[in-house]
Amino acid sequence: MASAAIGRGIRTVHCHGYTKRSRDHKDLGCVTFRPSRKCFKMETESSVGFGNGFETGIGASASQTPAADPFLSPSKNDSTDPQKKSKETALILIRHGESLWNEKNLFTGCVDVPLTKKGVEEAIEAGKRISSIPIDMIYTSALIRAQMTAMLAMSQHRRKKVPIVLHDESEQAKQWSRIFSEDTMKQSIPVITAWQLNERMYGELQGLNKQETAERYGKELVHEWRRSYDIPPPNGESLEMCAERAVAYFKDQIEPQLLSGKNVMIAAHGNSLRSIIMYLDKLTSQEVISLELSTGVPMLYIFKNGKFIRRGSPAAPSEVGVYAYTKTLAKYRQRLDEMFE
Ligand SMILES: O=C(O)[C@@H](CO)OP(=O)(O)O
Repeated sequence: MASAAIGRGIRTVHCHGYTKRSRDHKDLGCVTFRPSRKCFKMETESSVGFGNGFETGIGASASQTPAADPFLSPSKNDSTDPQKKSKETALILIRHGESLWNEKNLFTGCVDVPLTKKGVEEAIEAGKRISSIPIDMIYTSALIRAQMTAMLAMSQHRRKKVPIVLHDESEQAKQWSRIFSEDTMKQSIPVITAWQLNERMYGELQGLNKQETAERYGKELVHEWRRSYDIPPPNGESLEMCAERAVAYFKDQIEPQLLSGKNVMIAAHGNSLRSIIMYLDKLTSQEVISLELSTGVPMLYIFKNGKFIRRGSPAAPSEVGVYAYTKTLAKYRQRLDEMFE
């Protein structure tokens, strides 16, 4: 699972599901769905969000905002009282499992490559680790390796809700993917795909072998292309450029969901997630260059009082410790135990 050490004198150090590299060998440590006949006429006039029946809540009135999983509500009465809405929400970040180009050691960037068998297994393993954490919405990049990872991980979730990819690429795509049962909607999780969460565009390095490129252009320069903050690879994006779109998307689209009480999972990529973690953990541009993410290891954050608190990776044997951090998570797991065991 450990990321490959890149460059001379650099080693990787796992740190709560992600790895910090150090040159000096020191550890751096809803639904507004209306089941009326009109609905079958593809009613859209009041829809806010995706128009597929799922509503994201962004820009919607309180009544349009879908409730988070009622499993989290202490009682039925409480769940209808917005004042008593859970004040903390979970944010899971997961880098996709190993891809066929990770295996071949090729620069991948925005090339859309699927997972290897090992990557599939990593995604399933990741799913086991987060199987008792509430998830109300899923965001993935537009790339298949992140989408496969999200779906495989969700196949392990104990709540057994069905992740459903929203299609908003055209009005027809929206309408043709509508769901006409409120009950079915309640047992579904919207999956939103966003190009803004894609891997950093690697320009003219895409498809080149990482080792051969280092031999050809020199390790120093290739390391600069790969891990400096603001130096882009030829005709590609620097981490800074990647952060501009990924963090903007996180702030505009995902943070409001967390604020409104939804538990969110993001399946994305090494560099789009590094930039989001830079924002969450308030890392400097110096600190982020030594941050490495392993494939298929989920990281948990708790969003509370407008702050993101990193809770590491919910992996055994420390799993108990992760759940012990918040009563809400412990309660959710207990309800799953009661319901499904
Ligand atoms: O090739 C890529 O797209 C990325 C992630 O695998 O490479 P790097 O390790 O340089 O971030």
